[in-house]
Amino acid sequence: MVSSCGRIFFQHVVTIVHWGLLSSDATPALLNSAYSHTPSVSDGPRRQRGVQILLVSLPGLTLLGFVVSDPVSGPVRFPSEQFPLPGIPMPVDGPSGWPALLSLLLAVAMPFFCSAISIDEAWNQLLMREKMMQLGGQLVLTEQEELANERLMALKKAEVTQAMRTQKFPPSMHFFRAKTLIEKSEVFNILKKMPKGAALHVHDFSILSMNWLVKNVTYRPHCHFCVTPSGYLKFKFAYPAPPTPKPAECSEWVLLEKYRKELQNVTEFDNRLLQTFTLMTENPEVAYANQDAVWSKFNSIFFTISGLVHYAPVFRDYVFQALEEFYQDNVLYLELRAMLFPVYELNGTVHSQEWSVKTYREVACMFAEKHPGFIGIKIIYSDHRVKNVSFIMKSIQTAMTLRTMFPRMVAGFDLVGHEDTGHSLYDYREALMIPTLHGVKLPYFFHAGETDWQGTSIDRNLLVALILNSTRIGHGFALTKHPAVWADSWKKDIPIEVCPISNQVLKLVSDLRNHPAAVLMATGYPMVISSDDPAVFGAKGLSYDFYEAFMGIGGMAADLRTLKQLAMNSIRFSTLMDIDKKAAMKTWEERWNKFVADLAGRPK
Ligand SMILES: O=c1[nH]cnc2c1ncn2[C@@H]1O[C@H](CO)[C@@H](O)[C@H]1O
Repeated sequence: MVSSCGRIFFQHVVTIVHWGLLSSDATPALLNSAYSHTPSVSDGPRRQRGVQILLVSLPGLTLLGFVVSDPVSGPVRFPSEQFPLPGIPMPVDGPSGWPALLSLLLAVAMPFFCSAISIDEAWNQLLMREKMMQLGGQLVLTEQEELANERLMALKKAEVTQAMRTQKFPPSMHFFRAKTLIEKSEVFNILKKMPKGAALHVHDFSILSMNWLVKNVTYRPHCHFCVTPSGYLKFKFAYPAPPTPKPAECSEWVLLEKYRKELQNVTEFDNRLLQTFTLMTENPEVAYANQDAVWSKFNSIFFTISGLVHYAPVFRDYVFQALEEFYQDNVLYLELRAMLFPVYELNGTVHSQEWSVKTYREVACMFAEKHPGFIGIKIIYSDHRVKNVSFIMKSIQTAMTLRTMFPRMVAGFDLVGHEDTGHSLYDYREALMIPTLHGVKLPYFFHAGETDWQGTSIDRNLLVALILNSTRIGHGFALTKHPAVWADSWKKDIPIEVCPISNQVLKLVSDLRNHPAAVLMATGYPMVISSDDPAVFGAKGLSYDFYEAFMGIGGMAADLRTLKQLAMNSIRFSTLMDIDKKAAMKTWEERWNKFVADLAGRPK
């Protein structure tokens, strides 16, 4: 005990000599040094404010002294202003020489003249400051929200306590095993009812439960399938039957209706189909030994379902049903990464990309008419990052044309696919600069930093995303490894789209308590939660990802404020026009108030 006090004393005296008094802005400074090993304090004038902490150790006695020059944590300002970002050396302007010695003497003498405050008070003040920093920490809850928060946090505490006892905590387990446990959670049931705002990071054909494809789409007439030499299924609707493929490409087409009639066990066949359409498996660690293995199956799913979802009647129904699934999950608006592959008719006619955008618009309008409060959808036109730069140049042209034709439907451009095995954004720089060179505005929404490989050209996609002013960053999983990008993107208010389940299933992180967004959430970095490809992961809407973010990433520190901020962020960082954003926020607020009233009214 005495020796640890001695150590603390030594550490703090050294700190005091070197820096003078620690101000209330010391936490960021400490965090800062933890990251960069460069001791730092925040800017000069701000050191004058707040609580000055003196820690003094005398034999057998450790005292904390505080000088309050201003009430703790005044109004919190722009986040990157209140929180010096890691790795950015701050001016070294602490006292030295005589002033430092004076500080030291003051530090020793202070506790005898000032009223010392207890460890508990110091602890509470630190806690309070961290609460203010975290995502949503600056929100002031209404009385009813406070009540609702109490109910929610009591349930959360009970579930976490139970998990600590049983050592079975869904966010620390693989989602495929955690799913049934999550569905039993009371917190999850509340999250399902919560108005979550918008889904800003989802991919075109992985947003509707795959069961619908199996049970509805593959039972439609004229559905054929063939098997590629590598064993992948391919589908095509055609009448009359489609021409036989080249043997190197696929087997002969088989009419599914006829095939099912000859089967002994259709249920088993349908279950196998479902397995082909998702990544779900009982033993994911064995099935997917590494990231390449899981991406290989992931890509095969998009390849396989392509012929189903791009059949015109299915395309329309798919979009409608997907919106229904999100609406049921209390999501009112979506921005879809869409590749706009050709949609075909039964007779083989193929539609243009404009047709697809128009159809998205039509279906969304039709859906909105039947679903009160639904706001709509937008498209982020996306191409695949395996393509070489000349193809991407064409896609950029297409994106510019589509955005000119449908300014309210096409939000911008992105590049999708496995980042590690694709081209870096830097490789594409020539293509990505085209809009600027032509004086055309084409907003970017880059997937960037969806990698574990620090310091590679792929990891540096984050730099390019920032330089090219990406409106939002898809995943940004590696952001905390790039302090300069982190600082600047925060200043520019560029949010990251965090997709917890996707990151776990695609093997970037296994225990979601260790997701890098935990740090970003604790410091209040702008973010939204999304589900990426819920249907492929066996999830639905946004609730499962909200559960993982709320329980796992945010831990016990996350409360109703966090959830409210995340929901509001999803509208704030959407690409809706200001007037539509206001309307969306109003609709969301009405629903939020109702949700809060219900939650507050629950029996204790
Ligand atoms: O998390 C992701 N990162 C990068 N690409 C993705 C992710 N999820 C899906 N896709 C890609 O999006 C296309 C369908 O729109 C598919 O090519 C799929 O690989």
